[in-house]
Amino acid sequence: MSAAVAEAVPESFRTVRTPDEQPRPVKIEAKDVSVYYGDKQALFDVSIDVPERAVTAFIGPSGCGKSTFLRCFNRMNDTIPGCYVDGNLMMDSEDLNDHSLDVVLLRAKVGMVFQKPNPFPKSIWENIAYGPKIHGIAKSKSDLDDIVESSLQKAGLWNEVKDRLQEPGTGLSGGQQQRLCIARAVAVSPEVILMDEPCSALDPIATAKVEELIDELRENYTIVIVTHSMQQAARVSQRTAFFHLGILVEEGPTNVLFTSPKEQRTQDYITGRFG
Ligand SMILES: Nc1ncnc2c1ncn2[C@@H]1O[C@H](COP(=O)(O)OP(=O)(O)OP(=O)(O)O)[C@@H](O)[C@H]1O
Repeated sequence: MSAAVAEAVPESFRTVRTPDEQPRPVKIEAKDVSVYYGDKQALFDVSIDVPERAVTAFIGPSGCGKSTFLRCFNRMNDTIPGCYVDGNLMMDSEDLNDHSLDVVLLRAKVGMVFQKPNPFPKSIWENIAYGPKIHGIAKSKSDLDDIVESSLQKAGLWNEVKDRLQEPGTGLSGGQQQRLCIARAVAVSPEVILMDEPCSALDPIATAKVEELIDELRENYTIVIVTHSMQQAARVSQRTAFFHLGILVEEGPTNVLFTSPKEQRTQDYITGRFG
């Protein structure tokens, strides 16, 4: 940011940043992103570099704008009437806010896993094969079989479901359904996976499995996770961003943010003084 621009940003909107000791390549660069729902501004000049092949956690109290910001990365805010996104979002050299961008393709590249597992009301096999079919990634049954198997393997679900691929996805346990949804996102070869509180509907054992999976997936994917759980952010992420009232207050390596935050608001939040 140039000095002139830095001066133009009100003190209260400035983000305190701690770089990684070993800088990581950047996958998504957000610059001065503001989001409005009609007249109401939900995010104020948010700038952040999301590192490639690492997990970035967004934390902060309810209503601070974490999910709103996450949805900017795959243009899901386009689906909300009256929602307007301003600012710059680049993924590699692609402008994510470009109106001519094919959002269907974008959402294959930037997959999303939601709070509540939402398998299609179809078989386990169809849940995974559907995306590769519509995106033309595979056409023959045997290519699709391969993708179904490898995606379920990557999601750590293959052994549990390989003998029941034709059964409905909705018949699996909550934790299995969430891993099915992760396998479905992985099946279309995404580069980024967005996760919006992916464990909030799961029990502790299913949560631990999904967290293990996130840790494995980061070798090949850029992951951004919104979580209410600071313990989860500390366990799964390499960088953490703390939001408050629509402002990105502080971001840095997860261990630094949780052990020696530089901002009083971050300190107050992580020590449970508000939230
Ligand atoms: N569809 C919408 N229409 C109008 N306002 C919205 C909409 N979605 C979110 N908001 C508002 O934008 C602000 C940020 O909401 P957002 O859901 O992004 O926060 P959050 O940090 O993800 O919250 P939570 O942790 O509770 O999910 C809030 O004030 C919220 O009321």
